[in-house]
Amino acid sequence: MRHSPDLKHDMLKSIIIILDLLDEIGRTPPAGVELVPTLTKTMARSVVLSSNSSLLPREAHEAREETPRASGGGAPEQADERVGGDTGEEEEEPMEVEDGEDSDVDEDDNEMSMDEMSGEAPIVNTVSPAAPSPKPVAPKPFEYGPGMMCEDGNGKKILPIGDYMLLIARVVETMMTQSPSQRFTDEFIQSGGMQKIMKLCHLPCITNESTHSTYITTIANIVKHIVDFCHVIDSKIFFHFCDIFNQGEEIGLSEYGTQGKTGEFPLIWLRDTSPDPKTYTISPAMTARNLKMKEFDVEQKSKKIWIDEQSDSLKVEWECGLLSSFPSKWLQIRNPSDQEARKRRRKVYLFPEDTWGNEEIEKRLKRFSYEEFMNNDRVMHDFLEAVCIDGIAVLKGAEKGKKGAVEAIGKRIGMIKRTHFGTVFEVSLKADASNMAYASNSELPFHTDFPSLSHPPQLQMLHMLRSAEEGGNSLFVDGFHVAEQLRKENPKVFRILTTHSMEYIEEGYDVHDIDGKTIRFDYDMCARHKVIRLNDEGVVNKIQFGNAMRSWFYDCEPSKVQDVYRAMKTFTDHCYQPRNMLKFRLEDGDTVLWANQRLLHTRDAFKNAPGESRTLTGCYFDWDIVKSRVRHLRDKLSLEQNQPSA
Ligand SMILES: C[N+](C)(C)CCCC(=O)O
Ligand SMILES: O=C(O)CCC(=O)C(=O)O
Repeated sequence: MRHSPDLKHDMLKSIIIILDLLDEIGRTPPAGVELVPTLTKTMARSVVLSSNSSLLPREAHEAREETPRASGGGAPEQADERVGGDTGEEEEEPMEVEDGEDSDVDEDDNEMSMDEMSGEAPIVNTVSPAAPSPKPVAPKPFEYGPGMMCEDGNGKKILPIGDYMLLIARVVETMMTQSPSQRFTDEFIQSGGMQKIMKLCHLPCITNESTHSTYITTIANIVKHIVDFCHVIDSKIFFHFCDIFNQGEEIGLSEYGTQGKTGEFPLIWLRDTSPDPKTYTISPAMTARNLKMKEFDVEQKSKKIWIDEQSDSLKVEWECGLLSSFPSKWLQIRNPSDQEARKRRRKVYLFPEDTWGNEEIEKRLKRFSYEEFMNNDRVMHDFLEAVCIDGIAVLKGAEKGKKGAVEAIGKRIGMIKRTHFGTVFEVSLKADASNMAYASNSELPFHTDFPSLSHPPQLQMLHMLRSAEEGGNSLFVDGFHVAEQLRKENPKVFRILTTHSMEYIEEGYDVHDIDGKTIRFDYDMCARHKVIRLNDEGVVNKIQFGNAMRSWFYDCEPSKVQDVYRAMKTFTDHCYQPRNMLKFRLEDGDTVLWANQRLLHTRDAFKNAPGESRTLTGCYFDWDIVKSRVRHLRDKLSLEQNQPSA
């Protein structure tokens, strides 16, 4: 057989006929015949594969000829690759195979030698040790349909359909795994063999406890093999498979696709996420779960699970009577055990994937037209996405000197974050300055804004209304990049900056407009932050530092203070290294938006033209607002990165 592809091809044709036949008989049993899921229920004992490859009850065969039994055989390394050996489930009436130790799949009980299949050693045994010995059954000539019957001890006509199913599945499994062949696998798929095998599970006479577990394990091995050998697999097959597994506690492990992905759908998760109106309210203004955890039965089970071929969806009927329908596409996108799907899902948070130094950002700093940003959703998306990923992007060419650009951009993004400096602030030389940026035309130190706040603004935007005659360039550095450099190049400094909290104080007042009225707002801000903050996984996720507001207080032993200063100094030196810094000039009408808890920024000294005053306007944003706009645009524009909300 191994070297006889045509024989395999012919055998496949017979298998397909038999599968169809089983389905037909299973749906319309011959009159007077009881279909039983397994011989263990009926005391009929086993099934043989006769030398002409036809199916007969074992008793009939035994009565005709004495046939020696064959041992399982097979290549152990293939058995090792099998799935589903331990289902973790107790079976009340195990359907035993070969010598019947237990029903779990292991290398002995699940394999049939090629000899067995070719008919030389034809017995596949399905004997229950608990079953009393059957009376011999008189030999019957082979015929399809009723000829596949046998009689139980009381002369009742039964058709052990569960055993036939198992036998044929095992034949397929063995043919596939014992001498793997691309042709056989492809032909099997193309002839709908997989669907046919799975469809049998849905026969009304087939019960979960009696037949499924062993049958499923066999199917699992077939599917696993297909994954290795087939280039394309129909999603319907995959979900058929899930469906079967789902008869237990959860939709179990299956494999599909060529990348060997797994699909594991916990049953309770299916109940919880069921896209039906009882579970969810999905209206234009709201997507929200109706289920309340207080009342939610997290131990509930399904009553029935099946595949609806027409709608290509998995249907689940729950104990409470609710019917859930999961289109296969729905399942594919959300597949909790698909690493790719999980990776794709993590992108929804729009976290930066890498950091930049001067060389990288000079190449990739994204600049967009202000007009296009205002009028083209795709441009707005790309601009905001760049801010999420690179931490900075620029809008060029708003009307020079025209006030209101910050407000207009803010409105388009959604919502400006108001601070104790008002909604929109102006950076220019001011008497009684409330901030160093307003106090002189000198260079400022690299800083993040407002470390004095326990929740400093996450993004900052500046728009150039009137640039300086000389200087006043904008400088940025990726604090995440500097942090990573220090982690590598100066671990001691990295440790101090990630463990010691700096305190910041901001005491004073600012005067700003609220609804056309000039308001003086007095404040006394105080907060503390580590210069470099790591998340639970040790990934740098915030930078906060500003020398102007740094306080006098060091919450550590005095002997440690010197090292803290050294660490701040080293950090600052790195910020100013040419390999790290980005420098550009905002022309009148240009706007820059950046991540204030990632990038440090500053300006260099400037000289005003006579009678002019360098002036910028600016505001702050929260990530939530910016990222929500990005996701909203992905949905609105049907961009490929769009992800469903429920
Ligand atoms: C930009 N501005 C002046 C409104 C605030 C600066 C915040 C800071 O110096 O930390
Ligand atoms: O004047 C500038 O260009 C920047 C001002 C600044 O750094 C700030 O306001 O935080």
